Amino acid sequence: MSKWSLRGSLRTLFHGARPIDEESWENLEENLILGDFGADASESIVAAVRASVERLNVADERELRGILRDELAERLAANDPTLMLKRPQDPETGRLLPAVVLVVGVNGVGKTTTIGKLARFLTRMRRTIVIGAADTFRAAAVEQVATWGERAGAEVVRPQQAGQDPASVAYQAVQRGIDTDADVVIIDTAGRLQTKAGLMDELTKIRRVVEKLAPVAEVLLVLDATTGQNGLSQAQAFIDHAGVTGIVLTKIDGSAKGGFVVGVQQTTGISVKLLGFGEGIDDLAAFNANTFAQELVGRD
Ligand SMILES: Nc1nc2c(ncn2[C@@H]2O[C@H](COP(=O)(O)OP(=O)(O)OP(=O)(O)O)[C@@H](O)[C@H]2O)c(=O)[nH]1
Repeated sequence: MSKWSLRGSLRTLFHGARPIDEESWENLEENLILGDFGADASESIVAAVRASVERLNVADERELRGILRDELAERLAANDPTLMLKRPQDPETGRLLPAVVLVVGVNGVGKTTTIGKLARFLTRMRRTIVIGAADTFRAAAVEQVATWGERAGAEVVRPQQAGQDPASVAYQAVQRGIDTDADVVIIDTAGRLQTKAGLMDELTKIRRVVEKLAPVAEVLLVLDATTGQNGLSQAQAFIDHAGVTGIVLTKIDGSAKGGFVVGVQQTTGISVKLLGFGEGIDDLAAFNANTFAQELVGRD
């Protein structure tokens, strides 16, 4: 069981005996919007809950909690949240290669912290991890990821000189992973290039160079849940161009905005796979639709 919990406004709804009427629906929609589900998802959730209420012939507001929870769980379960970390086989030698994970995202969303947490999550499962510090523009960034890596019990491959081509660091990290028979190589990519062209070029190059050695298993986009809908539009360039296979939502502890998860999955069609809920190394959980729906609405 995870240690995190949400404090969203949906948890306060529908506790008392009261007939379901127009006010119930207005109240629900308002609280969905406040919870950062986004206008479209809010509207369609209200419509779906209304349809269930009519079908089930329910009249008491207290019944709405369970119906809402089921509706959210169903939506959240529409995408597969499994991290794909199966090691691929080298087609020539038959040797197992490491599963390569690229971590992408804009500045300050919690990328480095997430890499540390993910490494820890995996070393606890007795996987051996190599981290590539391919964010080579800022020496402090390399040091930060190295500190997290060491805490997590992962080996860290650093640039040999300042400003080294990130793709070459990524390549060296994957090579190191192959040489040491590591299970997973996690590559920290810089989120500093905000223009689409720069972003594209760098990520495409990293991917192309890495794939000379091993296929990329996951491209994880890190998003800060507290930035809500705004964060989503910032992230669109990555979603459009980086071949994102999963989303990590960070800082869900710091916001009442858990509804962002529903909106994000619905808008992008990409699964949320991991949740970051604090600044500590163990504050990461695998995403689970039922648990999350329960956290959004609260338990009875
Ligand atoms: N409350 C909370 N804080 C978090 C979480 N994840 C990261 N942070 C904090 O967010 C801040 C930024 O995290 P970083 O990991 O440095 O973010 P980054 O994306 O690597 O940032 P840059 O290297 O500047 O691009 C730090 O103060 C972290 O402690 C989380 O899940 N919850």
